[in-house]
Amino acid sequence: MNAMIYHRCDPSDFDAWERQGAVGWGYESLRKYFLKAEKYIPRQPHSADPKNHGTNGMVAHSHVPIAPICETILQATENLGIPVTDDFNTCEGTIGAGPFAAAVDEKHERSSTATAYLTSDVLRRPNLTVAVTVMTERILFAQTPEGAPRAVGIQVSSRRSGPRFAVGASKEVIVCAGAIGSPQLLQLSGIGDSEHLSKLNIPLVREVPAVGRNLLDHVSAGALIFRARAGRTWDYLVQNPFRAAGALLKWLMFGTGPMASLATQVGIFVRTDDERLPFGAPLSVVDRSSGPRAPDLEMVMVPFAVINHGLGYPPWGTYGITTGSIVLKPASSGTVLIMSADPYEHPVIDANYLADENDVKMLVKAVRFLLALARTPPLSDALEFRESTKKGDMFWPGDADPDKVRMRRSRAITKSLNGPLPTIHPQLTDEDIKEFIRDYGQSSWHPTSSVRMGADPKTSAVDPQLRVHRVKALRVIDSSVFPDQVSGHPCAVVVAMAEKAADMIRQDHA
Ligand SMILES: Cc1cc2nc3c(=O)[nH]c(=O)nc-3n(C[C@H](O)[C@H](O)[C@H](O)COP(=O)(O)OP(=O)(O)OC[C@H]3O[C@@H](n4cnc5c(N)ncnc54)[C@H](O)[C@@H]3O)c2cc1C
Repeated sequence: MNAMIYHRCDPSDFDAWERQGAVGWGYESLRKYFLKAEKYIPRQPHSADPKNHGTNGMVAHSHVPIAPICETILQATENLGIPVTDDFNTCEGTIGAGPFAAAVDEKHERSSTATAYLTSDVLRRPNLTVAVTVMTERILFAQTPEGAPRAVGIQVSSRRSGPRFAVGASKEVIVCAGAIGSPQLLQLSGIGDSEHLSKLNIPLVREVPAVGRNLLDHVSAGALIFRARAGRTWDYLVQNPFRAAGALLKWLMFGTGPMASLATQVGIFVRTDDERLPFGAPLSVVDRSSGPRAPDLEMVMVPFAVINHGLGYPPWGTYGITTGSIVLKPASSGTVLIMSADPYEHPVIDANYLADENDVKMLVKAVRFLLALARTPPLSDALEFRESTKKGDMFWPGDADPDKVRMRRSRAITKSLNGPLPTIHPQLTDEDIKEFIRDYGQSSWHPTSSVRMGADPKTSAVDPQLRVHRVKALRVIDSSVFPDQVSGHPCAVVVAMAEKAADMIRQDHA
């Protein structure tokens, strides 16, 4: 359930975390853990300089082949003045355009945290039990002589009406249930906002109001699809079962071809205050980036048409590329709140997308940038634009030329040529784009910060040692503790954090 993009995000993200109270989590400190976790495998034609990467770690990643249309996209971005790079994962930061590195191993298969860390050797260790399809229902507490709650274990089950088991913890309990599951589990265990928990009759263990608050997700304008000329894209992987089977066979036998690649192949990281770039008429936005050299907007490129998150199919014989845009530092934040004391009931996830107008304006800029990029050679030569495309069509607003104006004749003018002059309307207004964003906007599936780290218990849930404030022997280590969103894709960051946390735990129990 992951697009396999391996991204360390921008170095200044972590320095910004440190400024927000996450002492010890700046880039210099995290960098060594990125390097420790990485096993970079150089592969041509795109390749990073191995000296910027770890090569002996657990998480394999590599550059994979990209579709020819994606190479064309990179040439167009270069023509717009955006630097092209083969490596987003250096100390220099991520501004620029380039192919994404993929979490792919030597066998050309996905390298996930499970395949990387839970190797057969590790699974054989006598001090490790991996329990799958098991639900952790709540954390169990005892009281210290000073009256503080201390985590002493967990209660688990494998179905709602099944037996419950208690698992004891001799040292501490470490929660890694993600940005949705961790706040849910803490609330079920009595850690959260006292008013909210009392409504659900959950006994309060410790008041930590930031649990379940500050949820941040990367909001996207939605898939913007451009029609492509025949033979330029990888739509055949979806449309032609014989060629798709051939591609699969090629990957199974040689580890090469389209199936060895990513779906989202190219990223473009920019700053919206870069006046050289075609963001359309000036719309003022607040600079929420992590620093003056960090991006605030990301655009991603897929070499085929993606309808309805890949659940739908474009009409036979239609070809396209799919583009997406991501507000890297959203101003809107939301909540993950349980609505029941039953662990099998889902919490309500409300990311509050687009609540802040700044996020909407950022996405309007992103859509205008993508429309301009599509009309930049040599990409424009590979695409096809039709003026007749209407709202609601899969190629709208991709077909709407942002620079053209349309003459709209009123009925009166048609009847009498002596009528008033026709009014001139821009073909695509900001309001049109906002309507598209509100209709098709979507998550980029990067929820974070719902148990955020910080120094102040009023605004954060865990301290910089990742311990829940004023609770003993309870740590949270996952994307929920990010003090703020990252300017990119979070997986590699979660792994580097876990490596650093492992050192902290080892030190605490030495
Ligand atoms: C479709 C999709 C594509 C993505 N693509 C990318 C990408 O290309 N690159 C990238 O960097 N990031 C990507 N992400 C985001 C990335 O996967 C997440 O940010 C990352 O997995 C977060 O790690 P985590 O450890 O915080 O949580 P998770 O990986 O979500 O792990 C939490 C685990 O806890 C389990 N759990 C939760 N509650 C309980 C409970 N009560 N009891 C027992 N188990 C529980 C969950 O089932 C889950 O297995 C993508 C996400 C999605 C959904």
